[in-house]
Amino acid sequence: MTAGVREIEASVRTDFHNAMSYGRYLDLGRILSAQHPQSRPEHHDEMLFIIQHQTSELWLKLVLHELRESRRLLDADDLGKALKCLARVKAIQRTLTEQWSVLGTLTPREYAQFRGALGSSSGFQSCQYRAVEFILGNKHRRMLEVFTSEPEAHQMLATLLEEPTVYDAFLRALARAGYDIPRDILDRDVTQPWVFREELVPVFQKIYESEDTPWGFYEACEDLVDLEDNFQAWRFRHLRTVHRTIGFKTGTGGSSGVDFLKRALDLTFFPELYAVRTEIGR
Ligand code: HEM
Ligand SMILES: N[C@@H](CC(=O)c1ccccc1NC=O)C(=O)O
Repeated sequence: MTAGVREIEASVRTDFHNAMSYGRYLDLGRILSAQHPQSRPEHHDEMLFIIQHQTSELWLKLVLHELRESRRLLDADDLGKALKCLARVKAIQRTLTEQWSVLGTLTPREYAQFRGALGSSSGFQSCQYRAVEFILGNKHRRMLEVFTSEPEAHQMLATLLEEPTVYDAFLRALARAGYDIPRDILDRDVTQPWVFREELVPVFQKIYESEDTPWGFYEACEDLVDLEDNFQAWRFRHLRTVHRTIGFKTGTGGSSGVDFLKRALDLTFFPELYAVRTEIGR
C-alpha cells in the first residue's frame, strides 16, 4: 500500500457506460447546472444566496411529500405510520432552521451589491412554502394571485386549497375513534383558514389527561405542537436574518419587509393544542 493512498479495491465498479451511476440516478447534470447568478459582473456571494434557496426548496419538496402522506395515512387510520412521516418533517425543519446560519455569513454590504439583480423576485413567491402553509391550515385564496404566470404552481396550490389539512385529517381520525368532535368542525369549509374552536380544548384535555388515551393520539398532539414550534422558529430566524441584512428596507416582493414578516409570527396552525396547556392540571 502506498503511504497516504487508499487503494481502490479490485471489485469497485468504474465503468458506467451500461450501468446506472450516481450522477445519472440523481440527475446531477441538471441540478448542478441550475445556478445562474444574475449580477454583472458576477458577485461572488450570489452563489451562496442561490444555493441557500435551492436547498431550502428541495427540503420543502420533501416536507410537502411527507405531509401529504401523513394526511393520507391519517385518513386510513394508520396513525403509527403517519407519526413516522411527521417525525421526518420535524427533522427536516430543524435542518432548514439551522441553515440560516449559512446565510448569516452574508453581510449587508455584500447583499446590497447584488440585491438589484434580484429584481422583483422574492420568497413570497415560493409556491412550495405556500403549499406547506396551506396543508397545515394557513389557507389564503388570494395567495394564488402571485402564481397566475406559473400554471403548474397555481394548479398545485388551487388543489391544496380545496383539500383538507393535516389537522382536518387528524380531527376526523379522532372522531372515528370516538372523540367528541362537533359535526360542523368535521364538515367545515376547508378552503378557509383554520380559526380557533373552543370546543376542541376539552377534547385535547381528555387526550392529555386520561390514563387510557392510546399513546398514538397523545404523541400526534405533541408532534403537531413540535411542528408548529419548528415552523415558528424558521419564521423567526428568517425575520432576524432579514433584519440584519436589509434593516427596514421594503422587500423586493413589494411588502414593508421586516414589519410584514413580523406579523406572520402571530399566525398559528393548531391554536387548540396550545390553548389546552392553560387547562392542564387545573
Ligand atoms: C438575505 C436573505 C433574505 C432576505 C433579505 C429576505 C427578505 C424577505 C422579505 C423582505 C420578504 C417579504 C416579502 C417581500 O416583500 O419581498 C420575504 C418573504 C419570504 N422569504 Fe425571504 N429573505 C431572505 C432569504 C430567504 C430564504 C433563504 C428563504 C428560503 C426559502 C426565504 C423565503 C421567504 C418566504 C417563504 C417568504 C414569504 C413569507 C411569508 O409569506 O410570510 N427568504 N423575504
Ligand atoms: N425579498 C428579498 C429578496 C429575497 O430574499 C429573495 C429574492 C429572490 C429569491 C428569493 C428571495 N428570498 C426570500 O425572500 C429582499 O427584499 O431583499
